This record gives sequence, C-alpha cells and structure tokens, in this order.
Amino acid sequence: NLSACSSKLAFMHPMWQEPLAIPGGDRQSPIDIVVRKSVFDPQLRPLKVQYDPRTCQQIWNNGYSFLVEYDDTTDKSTVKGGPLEDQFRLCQFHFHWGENNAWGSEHSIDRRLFPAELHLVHWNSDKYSLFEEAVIEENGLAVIAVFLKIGKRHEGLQKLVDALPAVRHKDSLVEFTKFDPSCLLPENIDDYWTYAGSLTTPPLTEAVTWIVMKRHIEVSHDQLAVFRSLLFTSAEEQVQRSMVNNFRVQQAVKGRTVRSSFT
Ligand SMILES: O=C1NC(=O)[C@@H](c2ccccc2)S1
Ligand SMILES: [Zn+2]
Repeated sequence: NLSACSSKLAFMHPMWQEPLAIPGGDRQSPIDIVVRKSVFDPQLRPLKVQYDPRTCQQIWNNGYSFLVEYDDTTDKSTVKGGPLEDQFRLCQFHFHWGENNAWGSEHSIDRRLFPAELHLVHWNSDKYSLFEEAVIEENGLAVIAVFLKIGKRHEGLQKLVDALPAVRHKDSLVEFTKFDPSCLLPENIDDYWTYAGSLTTPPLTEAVTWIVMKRHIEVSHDQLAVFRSLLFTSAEEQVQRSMVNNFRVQQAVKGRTVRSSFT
C-alpha cells in the first residue's frame, strides 16, 4: 500500500528530458542560493517539526531515488511555523546524490555543491486532503532540504543504510518501520533560507515552499557509497545502471527573493 505521496507521481526515466517549457516556469527548482542577495526576514518564526516514528512504513526504489514513506492519513508527523501559514504532513523523504563527493546536491550555496541533499516532503493538510491534490496547488507542499557532507558516520542513518541492499533495483520495496527522521535534521533548524519553488522531478509543479537548512549533517564516505550501490534499473533489465547523479539542473531565479531566518 504505497502511500499516495509518491506512488502516483511517476518519476519518469531518471535521465528524463527537461520539458521545453513548464507552465508558468518562473518559480522552478533547484537554484543556487546567493547568500549576499538573500533578505533577512525577522517575521520568519522558528520551524516546528513533530515526527512520530510509528508512522514510518516502507522504503522503495522508484527508479530515481529511494523513498522512505510515512503514513500520511493523519496529522501525526507534521511541520509548521517558519514561513508556513498552515500545517504540513510528512509523506516521504528521499535524497539526491552524485557519483562522487564533488557534487550531488540539487541546491547550492554561493555555488558550493554538497555530495548529497535530503528532502523531507510534506503537504498542506489544512487545505487539502490528499498529496495529489496539494501537488498542483501553489501552497500545497513544503520541502525541508538538508545538505550532507562527508565526515563522521551518522549513527541514525545506519538503520536506513542497512536496509538499502533490499531495494537495490527499481520497483523493489521493503517494510521499514520506527524510523524518526528528526535524527537527520541538524541540531540547529532555526537557521534556514526559504523561497517559492517547484518539484525537482516531473510534474515539476510550482507548489513548493522550500526550506533549505543552513547547517548540514555529516555522513561517512562508506554510508554514501551504499547510496551509490543502488540501481536505476529493475532486476529484469539486462543493462544495470548505478543510481547516481539523480539531481535536476539548476534553474533561473527569475527575480525571486530568497529570505533568510538569520542575519
Ligand atoms: O523535493 C523534491 N524532490 C523530488 O524528487 C521531487 C518530488 C516529486 C514527487 C514527489 C516527491 C518529491 S520534489
Ligand atoms: Zn528531492
């Protein structure tokens, strides 16, 4: 029973062609965050994150990333505050990473890329009743992004890393429970940038309030190497392709303002 938040939204082929024109297309993601152009907004409140590990259900390889999916039928795992006017429900988290440690993140800070980027995907449960409804609305989604750096081993991540060989191929799924994703957040979640953007995979809808953490987390080289052992391809395909570089090219800022919660 794949939760709605990602099963229906087909991630097209990992190297899917960028559509020539996206409807509107003036608030696409990801972007480079130019720190000196960001604007401090004292009205940005602290983020309130409340995750219940009992809502964790499964991990699956959708042929573009691996998704850790949560039961989003009740308001048990939520984010509110910060730039958000409403309460948003966690439906899944996933990562984007590179073939080496020089790149892999979708966003960058003054052009600095990170080896990987975590996305915690939430939808506006005050206004909508399903992820699919929210995904086409301009205030439908909130994604918390956290950069990963190579350093010491991340103890909380290891439970997830140990489960990855079971979802090596596209369309494989394994039960995965009692995982609290707050262990993947940096200690300080009060310092972030926020801007109006889009999904970074099809349907690329301009529905996302992005919350990009200033502080990164550290994972070990070996832990990230296990991400790279995943495959884009299903077990049946004769040519296997490593799941790496699953990030979108950066998009034009087009006059948008990136606000910061800190000076
Ligand atoms: O933050 C994002 N990362 C992705 O792969 C995009 C996505 C697309 C559909 C569902 C969930 C996430 S949007
Ligand atoms: Zn993502």
